[in-house]
Amino acid sequence: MLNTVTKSAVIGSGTMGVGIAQVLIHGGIPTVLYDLSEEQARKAKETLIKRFSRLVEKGKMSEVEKDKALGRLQVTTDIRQVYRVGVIIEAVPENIEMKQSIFKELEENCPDDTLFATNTSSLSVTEIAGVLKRPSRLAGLHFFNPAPLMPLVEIIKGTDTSKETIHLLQQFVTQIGKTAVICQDTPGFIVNRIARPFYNEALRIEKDNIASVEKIDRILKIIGGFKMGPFELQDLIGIDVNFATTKTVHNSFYGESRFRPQYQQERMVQAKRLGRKTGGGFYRYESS
Ligand SMILES: NC(=O)c1ccc[n+]([C@@H]2O[C@H](COP(=O)([O-])OP(=O)(O)OC[C@H]3O[C@@H](n4cnc5c(N)ncnc54)[C@H](O)[C@@H]3O)[C@@H](O)[C@H]2O)c1
Repeated sequence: MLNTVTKSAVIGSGTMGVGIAQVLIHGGIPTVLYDLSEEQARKAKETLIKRFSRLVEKGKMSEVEKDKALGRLQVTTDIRQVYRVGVIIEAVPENIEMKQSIFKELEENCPDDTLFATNTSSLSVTEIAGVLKRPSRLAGLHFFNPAPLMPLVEIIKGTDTSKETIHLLQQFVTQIGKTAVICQDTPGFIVNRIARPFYNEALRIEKDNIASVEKIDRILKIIGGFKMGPFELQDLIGIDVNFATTKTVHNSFYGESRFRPQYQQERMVQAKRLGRKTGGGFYRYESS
């Protein structure tokens, strides 16, 4: 098996898939970005062209570098285009059956040494890999949002993930200029587990009328040194995405009360106040 990845693929061109593809092509790796939806694939390509053009405008890269990066991108709705690459990163919605069926199909069609990675935030990597004949080739590769800006990537070792898979993914993460942390397949891994009380306690404080949304965010930024407060961050991530992660972590810990979700989030999801993507969540957003 090669020690450096010469070609990669990303499955799913939504929020995370586009960001991950940007990191990869910027990092010099030719990448196939696949989506089921023609519309999503078209939007993804436009987004990447815009993002690289903005980097040129800001003086962060030259026109030649931009063209080279975009030259490494292949956007497709033909799944067969991803079969011959070194690493495939799946970034489709947080649905276990969907992820399992994608990896089953990939296993039937890819060479034995292709590495499989899932960007799941909270599902069990072991359970995703459980449908494979060779689960040793699959690990979690958890990028954070926005992927181009966030330096950390969690590499998650499922029960049957081989040492070689982890080692090669570690090299891959270094190759694309990110910092890897290896963690075991436990609910929420490291970052999302630590983040649950961050959101939940903020929601409790607000519910108990101790402080407003704005005040809690302000205090955590000024005193805690966080770049964003817990409510701003929920609006960025999506209240629905955040709520789903909290529910999964809570269930995975067999209902441990410290991870219990808060009903305000559920009401907001029901009202479709999902944060930035719907123009309003804990705050209002003019442009959406
Ligand atoms: N949004 C975040 O902040 C964040 C952060 C870290 C990890 N994640 C995880 O990353 C994954 C993707 O999340 P997202 O927010 O990018 O989702 P998203 O809804 O923005 O994008 C999902 C994309 O997958 C496509 N898709 C659906 N079914 C498909 C299939 N069978 N084959 C190919 N493409 C398919 C959709 O058309 C869509 O473009 C999830 O597992 C999520 O938990 C999300």
